[in-house]
Amino acid sequence: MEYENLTLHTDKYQINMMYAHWKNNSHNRRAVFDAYIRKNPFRNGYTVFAGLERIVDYINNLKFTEDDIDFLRQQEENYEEAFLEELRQFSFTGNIYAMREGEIVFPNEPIIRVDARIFEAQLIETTILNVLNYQSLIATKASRIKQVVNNDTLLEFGTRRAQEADAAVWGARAAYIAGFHGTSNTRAGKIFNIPARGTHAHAWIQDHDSEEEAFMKFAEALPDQAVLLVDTYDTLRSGIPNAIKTGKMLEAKGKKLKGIRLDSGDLARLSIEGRKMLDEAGMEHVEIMASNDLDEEVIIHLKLQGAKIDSWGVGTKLITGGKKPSLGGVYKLVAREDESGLIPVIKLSDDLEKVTTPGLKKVYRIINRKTNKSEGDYIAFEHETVNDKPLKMFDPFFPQKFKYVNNYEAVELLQPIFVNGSQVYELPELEEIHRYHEQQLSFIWEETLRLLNPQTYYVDLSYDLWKMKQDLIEEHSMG
Ligand SMILES: Nc1ncnc2c1ncn2[C@@H]1O[C@H](COP(=O)(O)OP(=O)(O)OP(=O)(O)O)[C@@H](O)[C@H]1O
Ligand SMILES: O=P(O)(O)OC[C@H]1O[C@H](OP(=O)(O)OP(=O)(O)O)[C@H](O)[C@@H]1O
Ligand SMILES: O=C(O)c1cccnc1
Repeated sequence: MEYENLTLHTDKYQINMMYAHWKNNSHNRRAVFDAYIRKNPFRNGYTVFAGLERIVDYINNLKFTEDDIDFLRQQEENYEEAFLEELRQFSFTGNIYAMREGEIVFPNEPIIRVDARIFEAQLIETTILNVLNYQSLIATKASRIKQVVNNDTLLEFGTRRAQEADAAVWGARAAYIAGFHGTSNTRAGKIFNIPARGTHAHAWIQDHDSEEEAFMKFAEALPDQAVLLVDTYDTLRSGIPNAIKTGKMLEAKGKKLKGIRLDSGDLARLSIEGRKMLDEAGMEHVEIMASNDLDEEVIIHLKLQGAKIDSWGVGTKLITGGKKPSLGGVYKLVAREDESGLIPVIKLSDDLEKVTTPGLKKVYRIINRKTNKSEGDYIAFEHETVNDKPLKMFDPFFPQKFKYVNNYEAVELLQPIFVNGSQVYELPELEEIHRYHEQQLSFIWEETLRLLNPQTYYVDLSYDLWKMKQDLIEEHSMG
C-alpha cells in the first residue's frame, strides 16, 4: 500500500508537550509508555489485536515536511525556529515492543511498549491508539461473528457504511485476520491480497424489464460465479423460481449457478423454503447466502431456527463496531528517566482497575504443558526470570486468590519491533497473521472464548511488580 506520511496525525497537545520539553531541555530524556486496553469490547472475554502493520509503517515514515513545519509555525506563534529545526531533524530513534497481530489480548497488559526519547514517544501516542483501537475493535467483532458461523463462508460487505475509506480497507483486513474469507472491497482485496467477492445489487434487476431477464443476462456474463439476489419482488414466488430457471439454462450449457442471496424478510424461513425448492429442482449445489444487518446475535438466532444458510455477508454492524463504536485503549507513561536512571511512575485513580502498572515489563502467556491451555498472562519486570518453577499466580486485586502452576511454558508475548529506531521485525503475510491468530485462540479455554458472560481471564503480576505497585500507591496516596 502507498502509505501516507501521518506525522501530523497527532493531537496538538503532543506537539505542545514536545515544545515545552524542548524549552526545558528535557526532550532527550528516556520515557516508557504502555498501550493497553482497560476493557474488552462487546462484553467479550478477549480482544483480538490488529494494527501493527500500519503502526510499523507509520513509524518508518515519520518525518515533518517543510509544509508541516510551515503549518506549525502559523498555528503556534510560541514555537521558536530552533524548535522547528529540531522537528525538521526528527526521526524515530527509540525501541518498540509489541504483541503480534492476531494475538489474543486482555485488559491491563501492555500490547505495545514504546521506550524512546520523550520527544518521540509523546508524538506517536495518538496514531498508535487511533490504529490499535479501531483495527482491534473490528477484529474482535469479526472474531465473535466467526465463532457463531463455524465453517460457513463469511464475507465482509461493510465499505458503504464504514467510517470512510481508511476504515473500510483496514476493517476488511482486520476481519480477515479473525477468519473472514473475503471482502467486497476490491481495493482492500488488492492491497492486502484478500479474496474479493461479490454478487449484484437490486439495481441490476430494476434496470431490466423482468427479473428473469436480469438473472439470465447476469448469469450468462458470469457463469459458475453468479449469485442471484432473489428478493427484489417476491423471494419465494418470483426470485427463487426465476433463479431455478436460470440455473437450468446454465446447466444446459454445461455451467452452474453458484448461489442465491436473501437480503430481506425472515431469513430463516426463506432459507429453509428456498433450500427445499432448490433441492427439489436438483440444485443441491446452489448455495444460499444471506445479508441484511447481520451480526453474531442475529446469526445465532437464525441458526437456532434451523436456517439453511451457507454464506453470510456482513456489513454495517461489523465495520462500525455495531453497538460499540470504539475501543478505549490507552497509552500511559510507566517509567521516566531522572539523574538516577529509569524510574517507574504511576497514575492513581479511585477506580483500582485504572491505576497504571509502573515499570519496564514483559508479558508471558503461561501455557500449561498438560492441557496446552493458558493458565493466564503473567506480567513481570523485564529483568525477572519467569521459567523457574513453580509459578505462583495471584489476582493482583485480591492477592489471597492464588494458584501454583508447575508444568508450564512461559511464552513471551511482546516482540521487539524497533530497536534504536530500526525495524527489526519482519511483518508477516496476512495469511500467516490469520493462522497465528487461530493458533493463539486454541490456547484459550472455551469459558473465556464464549460470547455470553465469558469467564474473566487472569492477567496477573509478578510478586515484585505487584509489591512495587503497592509501594508507589502508598507513597502517592494522600490518605
Ligand atoms: N428469522 C429471523 N430471526 C431473527 N432475526 C431475523 C430473522 N430474519 C431476519 N432477521 C433480521 O431482522 C432484522 C430486521 O430486518 P428488517 O425487518 O429490517 O428487514 P426487512 O424489512 O425484511 O428488510 P428491508 O428493510 O431490508 O426490506 C435484520 O437484522 C435481519 O437480519
Ligand atoms: O446490511 P449490511 O450488514 O450492512 O450488509 C450490506 C448491505 O448492503 C447492501 O444493501 P444496500 O446498501 O443496498 O441497502 P439496504 O439493503 O439496506 O437497502 C446489501 O444488500 C446488504 O444488505
Ligand atoms: O456483493 C454483494 O452482494 C454486496 C456487496 C456490498 C454490499 N452488499 C452486498
